Amino acid sequence: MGLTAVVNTSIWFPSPSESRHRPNRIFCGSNSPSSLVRIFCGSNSPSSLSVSSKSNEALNVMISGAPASGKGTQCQLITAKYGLVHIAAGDLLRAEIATASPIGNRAKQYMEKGLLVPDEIVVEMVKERLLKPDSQQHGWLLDGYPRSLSQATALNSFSFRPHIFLLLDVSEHVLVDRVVGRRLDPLTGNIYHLKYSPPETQEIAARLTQRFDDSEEKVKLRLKTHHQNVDSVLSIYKDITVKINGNLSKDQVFAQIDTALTTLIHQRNPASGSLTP
Ligand SMILES: Nc1ncnc2c1ncn2[C@@H]1O[C@H](COP(=O)(O)OP(=O)(O)O)[C@@H](O)[C@H]1O
Repeated sequence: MGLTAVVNTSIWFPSPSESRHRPNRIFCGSNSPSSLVRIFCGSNSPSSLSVSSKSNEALNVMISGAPASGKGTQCQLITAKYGLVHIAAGDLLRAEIATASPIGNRAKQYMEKGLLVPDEIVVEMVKERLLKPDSQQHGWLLDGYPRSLSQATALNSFSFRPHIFLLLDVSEHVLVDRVVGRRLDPLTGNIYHLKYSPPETQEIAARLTQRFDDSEEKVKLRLKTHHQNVDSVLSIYKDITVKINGNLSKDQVFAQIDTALTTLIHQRNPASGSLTP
């Protein structure tokens, strides 16, 4: 592990164009910190700095958790209230699969086995989506990425750092029960559960679809992959991680997330309380 230096400074993530020309560098200002977070600079020699993120950046959030831990459901509630751009690695992959491209066909082979799709496919997909103007302007809500240390390191090398890492903690038996009952409305994107969150009308019920990897057998493979990688990712974000009890109802889970995000926003913008001044 590299040198650990505690430096009171503010930090400014360079704009996408600057990131492209100066990879692996983060510009440090000298304003007094409003809140301290520990981050790693660069990708090879992690020298952790304890810095404050400049409050005029848009809010950047990561949400993580085991398969069917509720990430997608909570992301719908978070984006509705905070206006962040929801970027879900799984959705990006399924969209690629829908194009029947060679990359999509290759990705599906891994997804059907509950394995992580290779970094050379996922990292580029997520990076390109993060670089789009809407993500930069409104802030991003990154869902289901990173799922490995190499993916987290890649994100750092592009100078993308979250202000908070939300970890949905759900018991394994709850996860399996959720997966087998999960259904998706292809028209609205809404997520339902046949037992816990049934469709409002027969019309919706008739058009619901089930993901090809949402079977009891496949979710156990996905859970195995999750357990093999989760600790290495958590180690990178341990100083900004907020653990959420995901076993509760949808609204009770969101109440915890809402409190965490509101608290963070007020810490960064005590006066205005807005996402950015
Ligand atoms: N960051 C990622 N890296 C590699 N593969 C991924 C990643 N995110 C999703 N996948 C693939 O897509 C599948 C579905 O992921 P996702 O839609 O996030 O559902 P869940 O959160 O329920 O696992 C995963 O099982 C994995 O095969």
